[in-house]
Amino acid sequence: MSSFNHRRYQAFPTVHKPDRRWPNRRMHHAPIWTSVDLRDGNQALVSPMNVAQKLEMFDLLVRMGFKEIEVGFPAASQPDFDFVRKIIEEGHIPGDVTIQVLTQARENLIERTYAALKGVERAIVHVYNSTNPVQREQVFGLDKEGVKAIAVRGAEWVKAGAAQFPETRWTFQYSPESFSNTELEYAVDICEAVMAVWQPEAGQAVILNLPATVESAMPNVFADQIEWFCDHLRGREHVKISVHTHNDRGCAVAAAELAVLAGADRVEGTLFGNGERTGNMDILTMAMNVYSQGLDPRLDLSMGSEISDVYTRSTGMTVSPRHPWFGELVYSAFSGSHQDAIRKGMQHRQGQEQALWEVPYLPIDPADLGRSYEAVVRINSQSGKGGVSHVLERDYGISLPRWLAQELSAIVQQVSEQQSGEISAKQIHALFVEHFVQSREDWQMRRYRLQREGDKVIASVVMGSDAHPRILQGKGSGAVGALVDALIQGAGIYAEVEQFDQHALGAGTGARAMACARVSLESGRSASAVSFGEDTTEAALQSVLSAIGKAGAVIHLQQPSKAAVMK
Ligand SMILES: CC(=O)SCCNC(=O)CCNC(=O)[C@H](O)C(C)(C)COP(=O)(O)OP(=O)(O)OC[C@H]1O[C@@H](n2cnc3c(N)ncnc32)[C@H](O)[C@@H]1OP(=O)(O)O
Ligand SMILES: CC(C)C(=O)C(=O)O
Ligand SMILES: [Mg+2]
Repeated sequence: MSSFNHRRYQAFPTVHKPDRRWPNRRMHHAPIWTSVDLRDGNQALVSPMNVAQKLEMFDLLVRMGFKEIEVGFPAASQPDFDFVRKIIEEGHIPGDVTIQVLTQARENLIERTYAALKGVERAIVHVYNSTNPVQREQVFGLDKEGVKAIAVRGAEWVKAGAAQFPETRWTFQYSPESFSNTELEYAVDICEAVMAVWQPEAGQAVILNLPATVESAMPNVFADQIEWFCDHLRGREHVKISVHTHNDRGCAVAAAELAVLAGADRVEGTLFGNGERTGNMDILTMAMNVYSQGLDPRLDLSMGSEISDVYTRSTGMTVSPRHPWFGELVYSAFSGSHQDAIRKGMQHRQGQEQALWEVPYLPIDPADLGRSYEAVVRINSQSGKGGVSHVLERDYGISLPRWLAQELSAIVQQVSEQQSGEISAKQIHALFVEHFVQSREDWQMRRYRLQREGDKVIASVVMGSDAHPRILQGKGSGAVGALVDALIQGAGIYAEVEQFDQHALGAGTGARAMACARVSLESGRSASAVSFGEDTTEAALQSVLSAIGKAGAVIHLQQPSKAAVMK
C-alpha cells in the first residue's frame, strides 16, 4: 500500500475564541523588524556563512534600516563566536542597532554567550527551549514542570550572566520554541515563570518571542493563539510580544501579518524567507506588503538588486524569478491583454505622476525598487499588438496606427513561435524595418513637386534608380490622390489606398515625419509600408509607392525618355 495516506495525519485543533477581535483590525504602522538571517537563516544553509560573508550581510541589514539583528549562536561554533567578537571589537555596530544572540537554556552555553558579548553597548540575549508535548515527551522525556524548570533555570543563568556586565544595556528574550504546537495555558504559564525571574515590571527589558517553529495550522489559527496569549498573559504591558513564523505551509507571511493584528509588536524573519526547511517568514515580502498599503515600512528596500546580490553571495541561495516584489519576472508582462492594459495605464498617468498609483497589473511602481520600465513589457507568443506597440514606442519612439500594429504583431508572434521564446525589442524593430520600411529600389521616390491648380493638386514624382528613372504626373484633391492618379496615368497601375496615417515625429528617429499606408491592387493583392521622411508629404508619397511595390505591382506603360525627366 502507498504511504501517501492522509489518515496518518490529524486536523490542527482550533482555538475556542468567540471574542476574537483581530479580524476587524487593520495595520496602522510597521511592526518592529528583527532580522534572523545571520542565525536562523545561517543554520539552515548547506555551507554556513563565513565571517566575511556574515559581515557583508550584516552591513546590508544595517543599511536597510534594521535596528535589531540576530547575529548568531555564538556558543555553537567558532565562526559565530568570532563574528560577534569582530563586530563588537571593530565597531561595526551602529549606535541605533541592537544585536541579538541565541542560546539554549544550558549554563555552559550561556556563559560562552556572554563571553562573546563582552564589551557590547547593548544586546538581546535570546534563550529558548521546546515546550510542545511531542518534544517534552520524545526529546526531553520530561513533564510540563520539568520543561518549565529548563526555562526558569535558563532565565536565571541569563540574568546572572548579564549581572557580570552591568555596563551593557541588556534585553532578555525568551522563546517557548514550538509555541504554536504548545497548549496555550502552558505557554502562558511557562512565559510567566520566566518573567517572574526577569521582572520586566521592575524595568528589565523583556521580549517574549512566540514561534511557529513548524507551521502546522492556517494563519487565522496562529492569530487566535497570539490574541489568546496576549489576553491571558499577566503583565502583558511590560513585555514586547514578538512572533517568529516558519513557512512549512507557505503561509509564514500571512501568519505574521495576522499575528500583528492580533497584538504582536515585533516580527522576526529573514530576507527572501531563507531559513529552516521551507524557510522563515520573508521580511522583504511582509515589509513590501506594508509599503504597498501606503504605510512606511521602516526599512529601505529601494536598493532591490543589491539586496538580492548580497543575499545570493552570502547564502549561496537563489531568488525565484517569481519571488514576491523582488523576483526578476514580477514586473514583467508577456500576455497581450496585460500589456495592453499596462500601456494604457502608463499613458493615463502622464501628466499626473503625483497621483496615487493605480496602474493595471502593477501593484506598485517598479521604479520604487530600482526596476526599470523597459523590463515591464516583454514580448513572446502570448503577446499582442499592445505590447508590440509599447516596445516600439518606448525604445524607438515609433507609434504605429492600430491596423499596422496588428499586422506587425502577427509577424512578431509567428517569429516568436518559431524561436519558442522571448523576442527582444531589437528584433521587433528589425522585423518592423524588414517588413514595412525597406522598399525596392525601383519604387523609391527620388524627387517630387506639388503644384496647386484651383482646388486640385498636381503631383510630379521621379522614382526608380538613376539608370531607370520614371516620371509620373497626376492630379487629385491631395498629394496622395494625385500620386494615385499619376500611377494610373503613367504606369497603368490601379491602386486603392485602404489605410493611411501620418504624423510628425519627436527626436530620436532621425526623421521628421512618418507615414503608413496600406494599398490594394486590381489583382487583389495588398501590402502595407512605412516611410520616414524630412517632411510629411515626402513620407506620405513614399509610403504609398513602397506599399504598391511590395504588393507586386508591375509597371505597364512605356518609360519616359531621360530627357523628359523633371529637373
Ligand atoms: C528552532 C531553532 O531553530 S532552535 C536553534 C537551533 N539551532 C542550532 O541548534 C544551531 C546551533 N547548535 C549547535 O551547534 C549545537 O546544538 C550546540 C553546539 C549548541 C549544542 O550541541 P550539543 O551539546 O552537542 O547538544 P545538542 O544540540 O545535540 O543538544 C542536545 C541536548 O541539549 C538539550 N537541549 C536541546 N535544546 C535545548 C534547549 N533549548 N535548552 C536546554 N537544553 C536543550 C537536549 O535535550 C539534549 O540533551 P541530552 O544531551 O541530555 O539528550
Ligand atoms: C529559536 C526559535 C525562536 C526558532 O528559531 C524557532 O522556534 O523557529
Ligand atoms: Mg526558527
